[in-house]
Amino acid sequence: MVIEVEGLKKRFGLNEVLHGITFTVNNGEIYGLLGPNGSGKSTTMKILSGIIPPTEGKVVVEGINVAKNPIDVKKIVGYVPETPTLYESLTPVEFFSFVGSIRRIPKNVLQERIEKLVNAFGIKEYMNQLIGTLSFGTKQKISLISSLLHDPKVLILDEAMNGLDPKSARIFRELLLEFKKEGKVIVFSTHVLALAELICDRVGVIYNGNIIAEGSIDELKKMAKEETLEDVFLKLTQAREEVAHIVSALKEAL
Ligand SMILES: Nc1ncnc2c1ncn2[C@@H]1O[C@H](COP(=O)(O)OP(=O)(O)OP(=O)(O)O)[C@@H](O)[C@H]1O
Repeated sequence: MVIEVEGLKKRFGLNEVLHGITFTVNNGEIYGLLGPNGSGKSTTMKILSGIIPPTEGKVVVEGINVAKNPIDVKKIVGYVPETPTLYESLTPVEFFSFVGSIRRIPKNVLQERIEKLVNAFGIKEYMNQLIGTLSFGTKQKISLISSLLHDPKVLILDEAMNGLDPKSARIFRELLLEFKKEGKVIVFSTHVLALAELICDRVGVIYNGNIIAEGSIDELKKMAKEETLEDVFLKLTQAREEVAHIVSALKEAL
């Protein structure tokens, strides 16, 4: 197994937001983290990527303990944050070359990867424009490309398809399936349940800092006795009655 998370807790000050998360991800698997806003997906993903330390629990990525060796973890992980964090006053060309030098990627290899990915996402025309002047979707593509430049074994993607147009989203989806074939490991969070249904081998449903259900989408549907992933999700996160209540109150008010 490539990712092993056991009893993961995270506190910010006195506020515990992860209460003992446990899951594993195997070679060649795409694992989806689904959960309502504020449930702890991004926090979990930041810990897996070595960006923030866990408070308690064991988190091992490809044999590396993230609490002890966050720098080594960063070498094998490609992390895409929920909101792109880029240098607005650099051009994409400058930014990629900066990432390449930090990652110590040989120049010719870097050049080849940049060219392939930039062409795939159709952003060649923006390569010499300041990042600060680019659209949200184009920035997201730059963030995605920069996370792939060191050819990471593990990809941690936090709502990474946000803002991508349908063509780019399809290209990225196909790319992820290729990565999976190569044996890479992908942890993926999304609120787009149809997307999770298309690409995830297994999903973990996270709610208030706990994984409350885990399995393939079919297993979850069977377990929850529901036909669609949306119904499974709403049932598990106890939102269905609330949604019905809010909708009927809205109808009365309008
Ligand atoms: N740096 C921080 N300091 C204090 N609290 C934080 C910090 N980062 C996250 N939190 C809190 O941790 C909880 C989980 O947040 P997190 O961003 O992990 O949720 P999420 O599931 O990714 O939500 P969303 O779907 O809205 O992106 C929230 O209550 C959030 O306010």
